[in-house]
Amino acid sequence: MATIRVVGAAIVQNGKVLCAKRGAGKTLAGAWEFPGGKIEPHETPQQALEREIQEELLCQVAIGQQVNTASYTYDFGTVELTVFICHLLSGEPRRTEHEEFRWVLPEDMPKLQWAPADHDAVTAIAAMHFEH
Ligand SMILES: Nc1nc2c([nH]c(=O)n2[C@H]2C[C@H](O)[C@@H](COP(=O)(O)OP(=O)(O)OP(=O)(O)O)O2)c(=O)[nH]1
Repeated sequence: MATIRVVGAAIVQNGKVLCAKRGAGKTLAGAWEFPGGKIEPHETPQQALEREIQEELLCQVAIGQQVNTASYTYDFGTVELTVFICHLLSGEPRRTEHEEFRWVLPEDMPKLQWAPADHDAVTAIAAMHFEH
C-alpha cells in the first residue's frame, strides 16, 4: 500500500496549541489530531498545509519550525505525518469538519487521545514553551 503523506499544523496562540477532534464517521473518528491533510503530488508540505488550513479552518497561518516527521501503519495504510509550528496570520480557526477544538497548554497535550501517528510530535511539543 502506498504511503499517505500528511501535514499537520500545531497552531500556537497565547501559549496554547490548537488541538482538533476528528468527527464521527471519519477514519480515526474521535481521535485528536493537528488540523491539516494530505499532500497533493505537486505540492510542498508547506503549500499543502497553507491550503488545508484555509479550506478546513477558514483562516491563514504562517508556517514556522518543523517539529518532526513520523510514520504509522494503520489498517488502511501508512501515514507519514509532518507537523509544523504555525501562528495565525489572519482570521480565527473555525470548525468546518472537526467535532471539537481545544486550546491546550503544551504540557497538557499528552492527556488527550491522539491519533497514533501523532504521538512523537505531541511528546516533542509538550516539552516546548511558547510566549503567552
Ligand atoms: N490532518 C491530520 N491527519 C492525520 C493526523 N494524524 C493522522 O494519523 N492523520 C491521518 C488521518 C487521515 O487518514 C490522514 C489525513 O487525511 P485527511 O485529513 O485528508 O483525512 P480525511 O478524514 O479528510 O480523509 P480520510 O482519511 O477520512 O479519507 O492522516 C493529524 O494529526 N492530522
